[in-house]
Amino acid sequence: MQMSLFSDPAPASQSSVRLPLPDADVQYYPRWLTQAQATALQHELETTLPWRQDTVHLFGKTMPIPRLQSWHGDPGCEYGYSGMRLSPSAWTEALTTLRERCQRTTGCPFNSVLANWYRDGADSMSLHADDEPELGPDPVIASVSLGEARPFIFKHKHSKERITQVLEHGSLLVMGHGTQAHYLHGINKSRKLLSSRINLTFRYLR
Ligand SMILES: O=C(O)CCC(=O)C(=O)O
Ligand SMILES: [Fe+2]
Repeated sequence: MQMSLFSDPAPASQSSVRLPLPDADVQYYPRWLTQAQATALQHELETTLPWRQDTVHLFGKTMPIPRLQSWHGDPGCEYGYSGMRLSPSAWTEALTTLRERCQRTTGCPFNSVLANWYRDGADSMSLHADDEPELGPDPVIASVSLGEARPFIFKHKHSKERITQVLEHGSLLVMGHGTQAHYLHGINKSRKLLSSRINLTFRYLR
């Protein structure tokens, strides 16, 4: 992995486009990693992270969430949802390298990352905003995508307008100021036969 991350002859591109989202600053870097770097990282993360099948409690039933997850961060960065508190696993070398690159691109610090593994088209994430109080009032979240390109949906909380951006292999999406306050976001299921996708959202927890 380190070979491909640091000695890939084809340079990655730091150019970005601003998505046409009223009330939010969202930047998309389509070739933030080279294809070789992204492929090597995807394999490395699939085979080395301590993936968990977490559950949610809905309507009195315990249900598996439709994807695998792994939570990493500095000591004390607890992750909570649905009444659960998860202590962070340690940073791996690959996650540390990516964290540094995200910090360089955005100019923002990150002390934790949620890894999601969408195994196929049946895996998904329902519309939500990352607006937990520990993220602060207006967080910047850096989202790295590896593997199968999936449509990422933004839905404006008031106008209900939807905008979709396909998140490609090796891309970075920076959800900046206004995004969590004004939009929900998520990944729909697909009936198509899709291969594996990994997404990493780097966050700063207070
Ligand atoms: O998989 C994605 O692109 C989004 C993940 C996400 O929204 C999250 O982890 O909060
Ligand atoms: Fe999210």
